[in-house]
Amino acid sequence: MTSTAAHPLLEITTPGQPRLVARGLVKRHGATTALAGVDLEIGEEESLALTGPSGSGKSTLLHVLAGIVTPDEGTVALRGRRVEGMSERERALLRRGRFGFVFQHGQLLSELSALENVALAAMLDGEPRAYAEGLAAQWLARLGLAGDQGRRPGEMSGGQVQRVAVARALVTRPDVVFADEPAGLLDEATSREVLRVLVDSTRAIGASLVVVTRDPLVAGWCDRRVELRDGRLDP
Ligand SMILES: Nc1ncnc2c1ncn2[C@@H]1O[C@H](COP(=O)(O)OP(=O)(O)OP(=O)(O)O)[C@@H](O)[C@H]1O
Repeated sequence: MTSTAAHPLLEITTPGQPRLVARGLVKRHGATTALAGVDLEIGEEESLALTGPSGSGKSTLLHVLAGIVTPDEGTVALRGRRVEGMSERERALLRRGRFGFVFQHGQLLSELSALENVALAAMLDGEPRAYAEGLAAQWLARLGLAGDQGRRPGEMSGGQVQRVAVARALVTRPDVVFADEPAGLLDEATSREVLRVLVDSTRAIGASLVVVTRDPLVAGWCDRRVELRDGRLDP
C-alpha cells in the first residue's frame, strides 16, 4: 500500500529528530487561556495518550499540533519544519497528506459509501481514482469491513462508522494521526474495539499517534501518556 503521489512536503526529513516538536505553546480564547505554555515532543512511530479533565486544553492542543489552530505563542515543527510558519496552502497540504484525523463524529460524508469516503481521502492526496479505490478496499478489509464497502454511514453501526473513519485517516499513510476522543460517543466495549484498531493500525504503518482519551485502559495501550491541567502538562 505505498503511495505513488509525489508530495511537495515529502522532502522534510531530519533523521534522529522527534517527529513533532512543540515549544512554548500558548493559546487564548478571549479571557480563557486554553494553553499556558506547553512543550511536547512526539517520537517517530510513538503513540501518545493525551488525558486530563474537561476544559484542560486537550482539544486545543491537538488542533494546534495539527496546524488547524494557530498558537498565540510558541512553535510546532514536523521533522524540523515549522508548521505555524507555513502558508495556509502548505498547511492544508500537510493536513491532507502527512496528517490523518479521527474525530468523535462527523468526518464522513453521508452521501458517500464507506469505500468512496476512504477513497476520497486518497484522491484528495493526489491518487488516481482506481488506485485510490483499491487502497480503500484494502484498508476496509484490513479493518474488518470487507462486506460493508457499499454502505453509507447512515447504514452502519457507530463502531463501523468509526472504523471507516480510521481507514480514512490511514489510507494516505500519514506521518502523524490525531484522534480526539474518536470513540467518545460509543459504548465502552465498542469504543475500546475502535481504539484498539486505531492504536494497532497506526503502529503497523509506522505513524505517530496523538489520541485524546479519558479511558485509562486505552491510555495504557499507548507508548506514553501525558496529562494536561489548566493548559499545562503535568510534570
Ligand atoms: N473556540 C473557543 N472559544 C472560546 N473558548 C474556547 C474555545 N475552544 C476552547 N475554549 C476554552 O478553552 C479551554 C480548553 O478547551 P478544550 O476544548 O481545549 O479542553 P478539553 O480538555 O478538550 O475539554 P473536553 O474534555 O471537555 O473536550 C476551555 O475553558 C474552553 O471553554
